[in-house]
Amino acid sequence: MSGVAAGDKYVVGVDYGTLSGRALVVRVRDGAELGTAVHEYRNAVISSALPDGGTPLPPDWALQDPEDYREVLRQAVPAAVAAAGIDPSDVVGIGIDFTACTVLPTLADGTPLCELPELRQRPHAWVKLWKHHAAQPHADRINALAHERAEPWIGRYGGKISAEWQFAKGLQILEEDPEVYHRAERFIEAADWIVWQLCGVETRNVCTAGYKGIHQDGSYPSVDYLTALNPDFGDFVAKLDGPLMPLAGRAGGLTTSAAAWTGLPEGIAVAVGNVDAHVTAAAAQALDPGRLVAIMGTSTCHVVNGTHPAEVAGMCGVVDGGISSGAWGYEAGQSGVGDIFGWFVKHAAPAGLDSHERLTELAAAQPVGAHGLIALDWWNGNRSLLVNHDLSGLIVGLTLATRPEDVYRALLEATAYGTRMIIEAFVEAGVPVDDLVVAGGLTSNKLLMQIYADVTNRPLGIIGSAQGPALGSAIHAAVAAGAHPSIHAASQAMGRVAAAVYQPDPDRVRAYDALYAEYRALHDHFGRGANDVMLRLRAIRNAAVESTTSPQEVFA
Ligand SMILES: Nc1ncnc2c1ncn2[C@@H]1O[C@H](COP(=O)(O)OP(=O)(O)O)[C@@H](O)[C@H]1O
Ligand SMILES: O=C(CO)[C@@H](O)[C@@H](O)COP(=O)(O)O
Repeated sequence: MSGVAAGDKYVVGVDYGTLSGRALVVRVRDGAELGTAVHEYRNAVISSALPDGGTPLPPDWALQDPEDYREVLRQAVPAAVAAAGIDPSDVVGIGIDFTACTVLPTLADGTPLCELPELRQRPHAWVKLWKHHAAQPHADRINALAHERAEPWIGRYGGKISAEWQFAKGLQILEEDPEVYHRAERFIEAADWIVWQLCGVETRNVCTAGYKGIHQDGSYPSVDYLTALNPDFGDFVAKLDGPLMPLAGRAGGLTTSAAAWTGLPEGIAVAVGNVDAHVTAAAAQALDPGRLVAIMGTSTCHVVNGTHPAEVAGMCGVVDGGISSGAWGYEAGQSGVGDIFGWFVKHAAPAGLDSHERLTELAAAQPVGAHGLIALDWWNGNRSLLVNHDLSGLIVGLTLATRPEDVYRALLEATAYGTRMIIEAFVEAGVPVDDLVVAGGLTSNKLLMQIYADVTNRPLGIIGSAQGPALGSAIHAAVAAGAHPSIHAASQAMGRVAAAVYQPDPDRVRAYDALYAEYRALHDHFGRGANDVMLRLRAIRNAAVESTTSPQEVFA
């Protein structure tokens, strides 16, 4: 096929998303994308009951099946290579990225506990997906104790560890199913687990270890702190600890069995695991300080390199080498973005208007502020800056004249205000954000992109690939394979961006400044303690659900 020439070498990037895994075949020389294939996870997100009609799950649970991840290697990788029309023997490396913090308990040899027959129906033995939010009470205790003891690491996480991160999930397992906790010889990010499956070597990438595993300045939280949380939690770090590897490093060579799954040559470089958000910065040629990448899909992650460590209130974390070696990588995020728009289309828009395209078209016709609404974008909790997954959504200003497209537009705008809160927190803490590059599925919505440029008052570029994370993984694989000397060189040769595609419009910027002030006021009122109605409602809901004896009764 076109693009395939004698002497060219290729790499494969595999992007593990929330619902599917995508493989992409990329030419090392210039980053040309030659073939791709997607495999949808059979068990998708497990949130109401374990597969095979099993154990019901409480609210806020989100699990996955590790076999779905292996299946991506067996299905999507060979299909992408076939689609590319290349000779598999010309592939020199494979790299992966994953959602994070998606974690699983395993035996010492990497066997997931949920694959042991005796633990198959135990929810805590399964993979906890990043958006498993049932560990909020554990996160609250982790944070309170960290502040009480003035733990040195808490400032690196904006003052709060998220319920999504490793320690909250680990503590939940210990306290709700101690037998599963004690059977777990390893507790590992899915990113590192799938790399282990590929090369037979257990490694830990500095990115997830830093952002999700509280690894700072060479160490994890102390045993003393952990036992103060729970006397049996002191061994948690021993389950996490593994050889820490820099991003774009070579974790090992492809094993015989992984070569058989993928159809790729045995022994080729397997890159160290990475996170779907962070890996995208290289694909968007955004490794220089000041260029913030927003990876916008079901959720949004914001990553930006900085020159020094700063404490930014409410951000996810700052990690040395967390985006690329030699820089301090910052991460912040919004746990629900496209998911909120999707919720509206699916559950609230009437027939005939129930498509993103139609609602966007109608919403685009209105001037800024004409719908009279402000929404708080916390349908999936608030990751940054409030770090509380018990917060929920809100719409103010509804009247009998409100139409579906008004609400849809208010939801788009709410997520843009949430991003502006994050940018302002960075800037106030001395981390410059000069411009934005957006990657991910939401780049297709032009109205949304323009709203982001206007609300943030910054030029907004678009990554030049529809598969940003998979391209980023391929770029890291090329470095791990020695085909490019550094991630910066590989990013320049293989990444793509169209800079400043959307420019802020001064009139709309002014109009949005006024609305943003209202958003901020609501944000602080409902999110910073003036009115904890959302938290009380969540507690009432949880008590009501827990008091029922079966899931059927909940919906009766
Ligand atoms: N035209 C659109 N406008 C706004 N949101 C959209 C549009 N199309 C899809 N979405 C939302 O985008 C999300 C999917 O984004 P995508 O980047 O494909 O997924 P992921 O984050 O899982 O990689 C869904 O939550 C969906 O509701
Ligand atoms: O939390 C992170 C990264 O830290 C993401 O993996 C998580 O939000 C999932 O991202 P997606 O919405 O699936 O792109």
